[in-house]
Formats: sequence, structure tokens, C-alpha cells
Amino acid sequence: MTHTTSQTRFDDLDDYLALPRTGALALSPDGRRLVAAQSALNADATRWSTSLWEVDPDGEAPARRLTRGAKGEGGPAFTAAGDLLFVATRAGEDDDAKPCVWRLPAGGGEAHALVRRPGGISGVLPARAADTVVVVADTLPGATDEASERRLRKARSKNKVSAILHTGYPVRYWDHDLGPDAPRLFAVEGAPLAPEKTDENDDAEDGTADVEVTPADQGPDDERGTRDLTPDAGKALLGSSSAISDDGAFVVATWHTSAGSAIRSHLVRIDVATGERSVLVTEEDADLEDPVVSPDGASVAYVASSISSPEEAPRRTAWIVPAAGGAARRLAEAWDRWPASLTWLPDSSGLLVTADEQGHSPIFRVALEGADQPERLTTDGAYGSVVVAPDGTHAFATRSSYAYPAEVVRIDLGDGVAPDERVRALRGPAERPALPGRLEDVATTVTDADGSTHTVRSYLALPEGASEENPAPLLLWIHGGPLGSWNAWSWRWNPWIMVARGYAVLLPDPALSTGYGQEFVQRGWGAWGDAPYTDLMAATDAVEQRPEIDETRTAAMGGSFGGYMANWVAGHTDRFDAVVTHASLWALDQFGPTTDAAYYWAREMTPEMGLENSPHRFVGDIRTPMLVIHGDKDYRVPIGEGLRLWTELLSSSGLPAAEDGSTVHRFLYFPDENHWILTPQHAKVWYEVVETFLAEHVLGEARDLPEVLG
Ligand SMILES: CC(=O)N[C@@H](C)C(=O)N[C@@H](C)C(=O)N[C@@H](C)C(=O)O
Repeated sequence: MTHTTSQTRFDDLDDYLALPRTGALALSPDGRRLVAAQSALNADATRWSTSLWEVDPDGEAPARRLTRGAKGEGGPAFTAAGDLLFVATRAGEDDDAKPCVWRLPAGGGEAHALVRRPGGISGVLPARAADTVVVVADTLPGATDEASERRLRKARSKNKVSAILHTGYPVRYWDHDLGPDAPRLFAVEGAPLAPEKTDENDDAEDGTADVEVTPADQGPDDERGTRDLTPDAGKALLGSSSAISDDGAFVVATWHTSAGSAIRSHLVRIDVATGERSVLVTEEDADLEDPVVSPDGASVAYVASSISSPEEAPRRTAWIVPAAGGAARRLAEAWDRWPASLTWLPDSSGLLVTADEQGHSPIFRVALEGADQPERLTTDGAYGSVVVAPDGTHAFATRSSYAYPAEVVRIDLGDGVAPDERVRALRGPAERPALPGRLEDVATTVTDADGSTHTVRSYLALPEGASEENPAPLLLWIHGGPLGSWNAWSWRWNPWIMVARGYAVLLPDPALSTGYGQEFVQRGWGAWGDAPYTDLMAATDAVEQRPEIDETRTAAMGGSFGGYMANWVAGHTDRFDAVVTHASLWALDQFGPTTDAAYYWAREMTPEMGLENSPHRFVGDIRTPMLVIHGDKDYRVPIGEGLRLWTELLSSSGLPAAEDGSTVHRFLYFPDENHWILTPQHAKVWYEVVETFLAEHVLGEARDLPEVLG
């Protein structure tokens, strides 16, 4: 295989891993300061660390780094007075030190720790128009105040006790154990957060100052106390999202209740002055998520996710309810898309909503009154972290696609502006990297057994120089979820690394994918081995017809639910030369109850459905070399799936291990990683082993394994 690619950041894994990654945005209440988080590789390439950057909202000045803490800073948010708050751990503190809230004054000068809790702080909610700040902090159930909490934590740590006595569900989340502490909301007490202006910081020309987050000079005098707003929260706020009203009078939060192992979520309103709590909305047939309070404080918008059943897929819809309580009302009733994020317009007349649509995740404008179909404001890309300027004329967001990583953009919200003219990229902290190929949108028509026809759309990433004379081998990549879409840049599943090595990568959205309407999700519901599988094969068939694709050299790969599909593919066709399966579901009888969110899957999976669709039953039909990858700390798809897959592959696949134990299959095991491979050194090993395995089985080329594998 010879494809001439000019050298890009994707040709060399060290170069790729060193690319900076843009994250969440925050906008000051006056709309004049825009801050973006950015992760970058540390000096010894073993960790990414996040810093905060100031981005010029007008797009003229280059981005400017604001924070330089050794352990990084995250969760930027502005107070009403324009101070920048963020969450960080002090450099120089011991390894057990917990993150606390820091304040970088609007008037310039050094950042200082504002509020801390013995268990650390995980989120900060400043009101946009009042001196009120609420924080989210993990708290031990037996602690009655900060002193007792410190004592209990010390006793656990001194005696090296990590045991947790559970009385309910859940017990784990993605990659960490839950308990014995759990999140609670605290109001920050003390003097108002008025702007500080001192003689020493007069030299800060533009009201900001570079800040070195060090333990220097801050006495406890600068720090504020906290008042517990939810002492009885138990596990109710685990994984919850909360929003504070602009006047700081109340918080609306998702509140979880459990019965057995089933968990449901409702919305509660919590008065910040008194901690008084009332149920704002609860629905028997839907979980309520992601509340946002309108700027005028009158309404709360949220997403309702209907409770699925073995027969019926969930449906996500946008709603509003009066903030004082009352009847809830669905927005954009005729809209057949799933809202992802909701952001209020400043005059409280409507919302900016992101939702997957046909391989993109655009921004839509949803009016509270009138239209039952929203207006699509943007064309290409997947948008996130949407914030709106106070005069409502424009918004800022991050935008990415499979052609470029997240970048900061400004969106003109004026009436009548053409969608392709609304958006312009600002000078963010990172530039777009050049790609080693090109991205195409492809569509395939499939006909189901009942005669109905559907379009399966995919992205196809092609290497430079792929042609009829020089066709590229093909990798089918299958996304996870499964309720998702290949529409945003992923650092974990990055096709351009394989494109730089000469492969074409096909990224299809089969049945169950979002952005194509409810019916497209329903087609695959409870029948994962049917339409999702046949759609994947149809998309592969179609691109294999293209002259620049070599249909004799192909592989299938997937992670998580995509790994489930890869396992299903391996047991149902011999058409691929290799299959790579990462963090995959293998035996549905055991996966259901052992995943961290068993209730989620139990709604869909009957014992019959689990049996019918479980890849493990087809192990004897697997005649394709498989690379199994799993992290021991994966609690979403627990390691038992990877271990059982590996054992059964060795003993029972159509390519069993020889008597001397040798096998063509491989198991890449990460004792310290979880569902995702989060450290740079392991991400590098991941790509290297995948590349070596594919080179051997797809290209027939022997490559050396990374030396670090011993
Ligand atoms: C609660 C739950 O299981 N939610 C699902 C969205 C989920 O996490 N599914 C995983 C099995 C999965 O496929 N995850 C994908 C999105 C991944 O890439 O991690």
C-alpha cells in the first residue's frame, strides 16, 4: 500500500497526542469576556492538563492564556461582578488535596482560593445578576459539619479503609466508585463578590491578569464558608445537573429517586436563602434532565426522556414549566429531533437548542410561542457549550466535525441571515490541523424485510492519493451509544490516524443512530442484530463498489456498543480480514445487571431479547482474527465482558488456540484504564497495537509491537 501523504500531525502519534484540545466556554454577564478551557499535553507526555484562555469575542486579538496551574484548571464561570471562577487544586498541596473554587478578580491581580470543602468541589454555579454562588461538593452522609467531615475522612484515610456499605443503587459510575460521600449543593457565604481593584493590579491593562495558581499568599481570610442547601440529598444529586436563577434566589436541579435498582429523575426547586425544596415537575413516563432557568426567572426549560420499554425506544423532547410551579408545556411539538442542550435567549422569548441532524449537530432557535418547528441556524458541524451575548444579537459556541476538532465560533443571531453566513471562527487557543485526506458524505438506500426503504448515511474519510490504480484498504468503524451519531470530532476514535496510514475509514450511522427521526431509532430497538447490522453491511457494500476502495482488504472496528456490533459482525460474517473490539458487550445475560446503569438497559432487554441478540452465542462461527481491548476500571461495560470474550475466543472460536496455546487473536488489557483510554501513553499504545494488528491481517505486513509492551 503506497499512498503519498504530505506529513501531518496524524502521521506521528506523538505529534497527534500533542495537539491542544479546546473545551468548555464561559461568557461574562456583560458579554465582553469569553473564556475557553484548553487541554494540552504535559512535559513528560503522561497527562493532559487544562488551562483557561481568554478569546477575543470580536475575533481580532489572538487568544491569551490566563491560568498556568501545575494541576490545571476547569469549570470556568463568571460572577455577576465579572470575576472569573474556576475549579483547581493548588500546586504544592499533597496528592490527596481536593479541588476548590478559585476567583480571578475582574479588576486584575492574582487568583485566590474562594471556597473549599473537605471532599473537594466539583461544580460552581454563580448567579448572573446577583452576588450569589452555589457549589456542588461531595459530602459524607455521617458528617454533621465541616469539622466532623474532616475527622471522618481522616479516619478512613489513616486506617486505609476504602470499604463502602451500600443501601441502594447505583454503586459505580463510568470509572469510579460511588460513596460513601455524595454530592450536595452549598450556598457560598460571606461578603458580596464585588469587583476588586487595588493599586497593585492597576497594571493589568485589560482587566485581567495572568495567574500562576500557587499556594502563595492566600490566607483563610480570603476564603468563604458554605451553607448546606441539601443535607438530606443522599444519592439524589449523583450525576445531577443544576441551574441557578439569574437573581440567585433559587436553584433547579435534577433529583434522583430509586426503587430497588430502578432510578428516576425529577426536577426540584431549591430556595437559596432557606434551602426549602419543592418538586417542580415529575412525570410518570419520563425522566427529566438538564434544567435551565430563563433570564427573567419565570420559566424553566428542560429535556424529558421518555421511559423506554422492550417495545418502544425512548424519545427526547424539550419542555418548559413555570419556575413557580404549574403545568408543563412541550416545545416544538412537531419536531422529530432529540434536543441535546438548551440555552435561553436573553429576553426569555425562546431557546437555542442543539440536536443531532443528518450527520451534524446544529443550533436551532426554538420560540416559546408560535412555531412548532424550530429554525435551523447553522449548517455544518456539531455545536456545544452555547452561550448568548446579553443583547441577544450573537452567541458563541464550540464547533467541531470529523473534519476539524472543536474551535470557538461566533454565531450571528440576526433575523434573515443565511445559515452559511451566520458563523465565523474566532481566534481560539488552537488552530485547525491539516488533514491527511478528505471527508465525503455518502448515502446508501436499504430495503427492510417489510419492503420499507431507508437511507443510511455515513462519512467516508479517504487518504490522499486513493484512486482506481491505488485503492485504499477499508476500515468500517461502528459508533457506540447506540443512540448517537458520528458527527463530532473524537480524540479517542480518530479516523485520520488510520487515514494517514493509507486506510479509508467508513463511519456509518445505522439504525438506532440519532439525527434521522424517531422511526430510525425504533427500527433497531430491541433487535440490535437486525437492522443495525444489515445497515452496516449495506453501507460497507456500497463503498466497496467505489474504485478507490480495495474490497479485498477490509476490517471492522468498534468501541462500547460499537464493540458489541463488532462482536456481532465477527460471529455473522467472514467478509472482514480482522475485527477490533474495544470495551465491548459480549454476553448480554451478564452485561445487563453488571453495568453501572443496569436500570437503563433493563428497560429494553428482556431475557429473550438478551439471548436473541447476544454475540457470545455465535463464538463458534468466529473465523476472523480478533483484537480484544478492555480496561479493568471500566464500570460501564465491566471487564467481565472482555474476560469472557477472551476466554471463549481462545476455547471455542472457529479459530481456536492451538495446543501450544498460540492464537491469532490478541487481548490488549489495560489494568489502570477505564471505558476510555485516558492517559496519553496508553492512547499511543492503543493506536500502535491496533495499527500493528491491522497491518498483519489486512495488509499482510509484519510490524514491530511497541517496545514498552515488553
Ligand atoms: C447509561 C448508558 O449505558 N448509556 C449509554 C449511552 C452508554 O454509555 N453506552 C455505552 C455502552 C456506549 O456505547 N458508549 C459509547 C458512547 C462510548 O463511546 O463510550
